[in-house]
Amino acid sequence: MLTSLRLIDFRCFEELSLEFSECGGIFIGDNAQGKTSILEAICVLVRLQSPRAKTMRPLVRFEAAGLGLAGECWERDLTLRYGRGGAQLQIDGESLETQNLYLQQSGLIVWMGNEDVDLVRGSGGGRRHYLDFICSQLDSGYRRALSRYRRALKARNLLLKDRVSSDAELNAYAEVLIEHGDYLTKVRAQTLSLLEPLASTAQQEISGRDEKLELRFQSGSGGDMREALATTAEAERRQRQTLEGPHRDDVRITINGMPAADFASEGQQRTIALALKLAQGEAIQSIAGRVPVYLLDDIFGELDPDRRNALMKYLPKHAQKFITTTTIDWLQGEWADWEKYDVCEGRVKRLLAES
Ligand SMILES: Nc1ncnc2c1ncn2[C@@H]1O[C@H](COP(=O)(O)OP(=O)(O)OP(=O)(O)O)[C@@H](O)[C@H]1O
Repeated sequence: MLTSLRLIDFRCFEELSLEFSECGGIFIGDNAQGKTSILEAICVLVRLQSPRAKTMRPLVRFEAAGLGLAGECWERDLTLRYGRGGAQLQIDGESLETQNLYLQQSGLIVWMGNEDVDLVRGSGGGRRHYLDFICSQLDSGYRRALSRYRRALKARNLLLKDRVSSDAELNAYAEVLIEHGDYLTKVRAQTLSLLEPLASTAQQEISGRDEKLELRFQSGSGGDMREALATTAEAERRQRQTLEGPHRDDVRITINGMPAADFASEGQQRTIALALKLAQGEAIQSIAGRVPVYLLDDIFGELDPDRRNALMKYLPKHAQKFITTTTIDWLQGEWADWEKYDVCEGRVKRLLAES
C-alpha cells in the first residue's frame, strides 16, 4: 500500500505531494492534464518501469536536468533520483547498489490501461512484456536473467551481421543464451499455467457469458535452447540473426477455440485484456502473499455499464486502487465515497466529499 507520493520534475509536474488512504484515489480531469503521469510515477517508483516509456529520459520534465520520486510504500520510504549520472535508489535512507535489491523490497503493482487490448491483437512483443512484468515480480532471478539474455542476444546478432565472426565468439554468446534462455522459458511457461485458469474465470465473470478463454505458451526455442541453436546454425549465418529463443516466445489466446485476435469482437478483446490483468493481480497475490496496488488508467470509458460494474465487483475489495478518468458520471455505490482529485494543467486539488 502507498500512503504518500512526491514528484519532482516528473513529466508535466514541477513538484507534487500527495497523501493517500488505504482505498486509493480517483484522478479526474480533461485529456492531457497529468492524470496518467501520476499513475506512471507510482509504477516507476515501485517497479522502476514505466508502462509507456522504455527509458527514464522521457519522464524528466522538459528543460529539467533530472527527476525525483519518493513515497511511503508498504511502510518503507522509497526514493528514486534520476539525472545525468543515472539512477540512484534508496530504501529507508539506505542506498541500494542494484535495481534487483530495490525491487525485492519495493512493492507489487498491476497496471491496467486502454492499450492492454494490444495484448490480444498486437504483436508477440506485448505478450512477452506482459509475462516479463509478472515474472519479474514473482521470481527474484528473472530480471537479471532477462537482462543478460538480451545483452548476449544483441552482441551475438551484431557478430552474425558482421559475417567475419568466428565460431568461438558466436559460441561464447550462445552459452549465455542457453543458460538464461532455458530459465526464462521455464519461468514464463510455469507462470502462464498459473495465469490461465485465473484469466478464464475472470473472463466469464466480466463478460457475464460462458466464454472459454484459453492461453497456450508457444516457446520460441521449443524448450531446449541448445538444440534450437544447433538446428538453426546454418540458417542463422544466412539470415544473419539469432532465429530461435525466448525473444520469439508468444502466447496463443483463443476464445471458444478460435484465435481471439481474428474472431473476438472489440468488447470481447477488451474483456480478455482485463481478464489477463486481473489474473496477473491474483497470481501475484497468491505467490507473494501480498495484495498488489492496482493502477487503472482510463479503462472505464470503453466498457459498457454491465462490464464496468462486473469489473468493479471483481477487483479485490482490500486492494488499494488508483483510477484515472475524464468523467465520474458513471461512478456509483461505494466508489462514490472515494477520495477524488481534480487534475488540471499539472496541478492536483483534492475534492471535498459532498455532504
Ligand atoms: N517530459 C515531459 N515534460 C513535460 N510535460 C510532459 C512530458 N511528457 C509528457 N508531458 C505532457 O504532460 C501532459 C499530461 O500528460 P498525461 O498523459 O499525464 O495526461 P492525461 O491527463 O493522462 O491525459 P489523457 O486523459 O489524454 O490520457 C501532456 O500535455 C503531455 O504532453
